[in-house]
Amino acid sequence: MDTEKKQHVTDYVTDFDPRAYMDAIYTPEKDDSGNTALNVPYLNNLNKAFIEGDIRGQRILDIGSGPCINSVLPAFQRFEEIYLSDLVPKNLTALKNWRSGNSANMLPVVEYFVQSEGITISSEELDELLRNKISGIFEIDVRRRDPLGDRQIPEVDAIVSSGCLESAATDYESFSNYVSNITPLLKQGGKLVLSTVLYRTSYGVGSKVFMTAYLTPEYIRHSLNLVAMTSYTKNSFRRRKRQPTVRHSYALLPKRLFDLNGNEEID
Ligand SMILES: C[S@@+](CC[C@H](N)C(=O)[O-])C[C@H]1O[C@@H](n2cnc3c(N)ncnc32)[C@H](O)[C@@H]1O
Repeated sequence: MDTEKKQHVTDYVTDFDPRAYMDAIYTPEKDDSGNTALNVPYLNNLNKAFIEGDIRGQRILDIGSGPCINSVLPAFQRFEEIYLSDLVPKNLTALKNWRSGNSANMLPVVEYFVQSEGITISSEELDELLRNKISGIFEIDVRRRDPLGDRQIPEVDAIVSSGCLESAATDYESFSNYVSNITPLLKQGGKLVLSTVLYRTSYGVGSKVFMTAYLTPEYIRHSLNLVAMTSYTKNSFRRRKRQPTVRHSYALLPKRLFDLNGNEEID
């Protein structure tokens, strides 16, 4: 039947359906004992990256948040100002509804996080705490050299981005360019946490299939090295120092490279 056919799409603004995405990622799975529960392994890996990389500070920017808050859950005790951003207006609306307390649709993943990380406050309290820390929700396009356009925000202590750069990119080269586009938003010594899908060229959301850039751990490391080198060169030129400092440092989730589907280290 036609309705069952998957449709390949390329335009996030017209084709990304926040509700279908939430349904896809927040669908409980049955475990061995027949109980149903959410299974969001990458969230545990992300939390691990925040702990191991000692990612903390005043401000954090989540790039390509989608309609959800997964990526900033590990930031709830570590940052005072949390910024969410995405290309798709419908995602921004979903996030704003949640922030204003008009939607409880993030609770399943907050609950998952509270349980899996043994957090001592309730899901409702954590949800509220997080909502109170959201300092901005705005449009971003990682394909632009200046991803925020005219919007000005202070440089951030950390950027987190899950599944966004490879969604926006068509290949390794564009992925690498987008890494260079976003890193100037970091302050000196700021950290970038990437949660990235490896070895895939597409993912499905409801009846739609979105293409992603095919990435390997080597590609990712290489693009990060390029950014570090570029900023080294820029700094040495601008400051004319003999021993310039590299402007950004990285705590890359796949520095300890975890497979997205499990906890196994693949480095
Ligand atoms: C796979 S979803 C990831 C959503 C969320 N971060 C998560 O972990 O579930 C990819 C997200 O990237 C966003 N995106 C795609 N192209 C983008 C672009 N050029 N600039 C910024 N965000 C983009 C999409 O709108 C979508 O929300």
